Amino acid sequence: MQGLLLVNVGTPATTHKADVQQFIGDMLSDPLLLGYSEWLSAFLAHNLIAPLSASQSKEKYKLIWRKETPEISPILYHMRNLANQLEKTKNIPTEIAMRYGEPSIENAFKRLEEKCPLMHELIVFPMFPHYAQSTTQTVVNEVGRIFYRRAHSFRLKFVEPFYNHPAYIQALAMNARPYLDDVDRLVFSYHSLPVKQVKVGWEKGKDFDYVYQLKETNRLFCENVGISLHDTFLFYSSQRGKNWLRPFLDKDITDLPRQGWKKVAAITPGFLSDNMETLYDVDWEARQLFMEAGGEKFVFIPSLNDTPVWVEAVWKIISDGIRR
Ligand SMILES: C=CC1=C(C)c2cc3[nH]c(cc4nc(cc5[nH]c(cc1n2)c(C)c5CCC(=O)O)C(CCC(=O)O)=C4C)c(C)c3C=C
Ligand SMILES: [Fe+2]
Repeated sequence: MQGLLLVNVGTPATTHKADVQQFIGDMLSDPLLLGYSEWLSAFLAHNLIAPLSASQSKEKYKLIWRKETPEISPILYHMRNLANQLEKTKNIPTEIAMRYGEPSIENAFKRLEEKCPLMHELIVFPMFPHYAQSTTQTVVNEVGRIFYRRAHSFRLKFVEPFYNHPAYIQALAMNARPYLDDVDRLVFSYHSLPVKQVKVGWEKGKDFDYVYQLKETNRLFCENVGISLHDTFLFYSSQRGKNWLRPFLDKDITDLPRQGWKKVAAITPGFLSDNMETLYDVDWEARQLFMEAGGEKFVFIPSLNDTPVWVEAVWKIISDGIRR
């Protein structure tokens, strides 16, 4: 029997400063993120960056946290729902895990083994359509590291980045269509990355080339919904330095109203579950900047989350990518 593990980046346990600081510290200790050596990353992350940035991040998390009882991080909420839908409709034992923090990969293995003692194969689905060393690569490495720490009676299969898979493109298009009426332009927003990291991927080839892959997604999406690429803009969010991919969403979006584009819809195809980077950076901050700069309408297109079309698409991507 097969099992399924959906893996994402992570999120703080609560919006309290200590939890946010712990999460940022754990995340930035990963040498694949900022590119420093292991000890320097951990030292800088826990002693400098996390303590300095936790207060500001905490306020952003408070704005986007879901108000259910108990209150919950949006990314966790949407991933749990997606896993439940997949388990129910596809009859496959499914768990979620985060690269940093909880639910951990190790505990997800344990839960799957308990749920399904006869599991012979675990399909690992990194929830990133586009390859990056700070997402896909670190998830694959960490799942492997945890797997080889003890004996298991199942094997692992990884789903590759699926930036051009027809089911992903179709799901994006179906999800976005209702939001595209009465806007002048479509804004694609993706997570920025250090240019140095992007260049390494580009040198390895298309399978590792973040910018090539996201531009392919944009092209195929436009083809599917019947709009011209020339009627779209590409921005990068969440940059943490000068030498990161640009134009920057939190700066350059203010140019659009001045150029005459006053009604836009914003889509974030790199994020499959809504989270701080979509709900704050795009739906909150970019909206505010755009409107203050003279914009008239800013339509935020939610992530695919646990929509039925995405549940079906995940299954199709898995079925096409994994020999059964
Ligand atoms: C496409 C997805 C993502 C890429 C690429 C990515 C790169 C990247 N991120 C950081 C630093 C931080 N990321 C944080 C949170 C966070 N990042 C992603 C996705 C990508 N990151 C997600 C889904 C989340 C979780 C958000 C949530 O809702 O909890 C954080 C913590 C939050 C904050 O303070 O901003 C940090 C820090 C780097 C350095 C990087 C590439 C080098
Ligand atoms: Fe991130």
